[in-house]
Amino acid sequence: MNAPAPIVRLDRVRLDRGGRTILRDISLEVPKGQVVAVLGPSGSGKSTLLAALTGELEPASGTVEVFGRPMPTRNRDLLELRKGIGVMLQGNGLLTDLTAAENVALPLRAHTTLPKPVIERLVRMKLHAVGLRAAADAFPRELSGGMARRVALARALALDPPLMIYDEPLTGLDPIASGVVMSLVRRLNDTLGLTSIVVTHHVHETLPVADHAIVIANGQIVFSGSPEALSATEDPLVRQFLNGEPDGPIGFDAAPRNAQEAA
Ligand SMILES: Nc1ncnc2c1ncn2[C@@H]1O[C@H](COP(=O)(O)OP(=O)(O)OP(=O)(O)O)[C@@H](O)[C@H]1O
Repeated sequence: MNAPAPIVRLDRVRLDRGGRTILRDISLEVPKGQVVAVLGPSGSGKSTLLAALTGELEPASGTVEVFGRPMPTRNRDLLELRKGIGVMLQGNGLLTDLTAAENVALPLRAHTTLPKPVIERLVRMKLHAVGLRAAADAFPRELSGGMARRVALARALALDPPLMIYDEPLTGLDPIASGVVMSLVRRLNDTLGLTSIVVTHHVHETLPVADHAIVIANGQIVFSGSPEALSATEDPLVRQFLNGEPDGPIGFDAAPRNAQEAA
């Protein structure tokens, strides 16, 4: 029997922005059910990679497949595909004049014609899934940073997307809230049968819940393997990133320049 197609597949992808090569030779397969951590220093191109996964950025070369199909080029097909991808962006992006429940309802109102009582029930279910049913009527300013992040998570889940993408889900959270959010990411992935990609530079909080990790530096993938293999690696470039050292083989602000030179 053939193995099922991976949920995400990138084959020798090159990504350019503003006329510069940001990432090159990116090959990656994400099987259904996995939580994959995409790690790398600031400015290494993690958000650029995400833009390629949502079809926002077209590769300069190579192919991107999501849900076993090549990334569509027609706008309407692209919008359809994006309904299957729940994205939680850096920060919460919650609308401050709406309650938690109203924020979660937004995608359901925008993308479905479901009647109001059904939407209200779905919203309650999503808030329950992130442990915040009691906070439905609270405004974002009344929530802690971690709670607000969980509301954003419930909103990203609103349309039951099979693929979840998290862009720096832990920014600004303390260690306890970070732990809560990351274990929620794992639990939702498993209980709802999702596949998750977590882009972050928070290595130590993310690795414990990941099945697979890749590290991006100097414009390419410099590590791909299990979290255990990542922790054990002696590759000086990867170790520099893991240990947060400013000096070493990763030119922290020179990554795109190097990438272009090497392209
Ligand atoms: N729209 C754009 N046009 C030109 N260059 C861009 C654009 N967006 C990002 N870049 C450049 O691409 C490089 C990678 O940026 P990207 O935001 O993908 O990195 P990142 O790893 O997500 O960083 P961070 O962790 O700080 O968010 C940077 O040098 C950035 O200046």
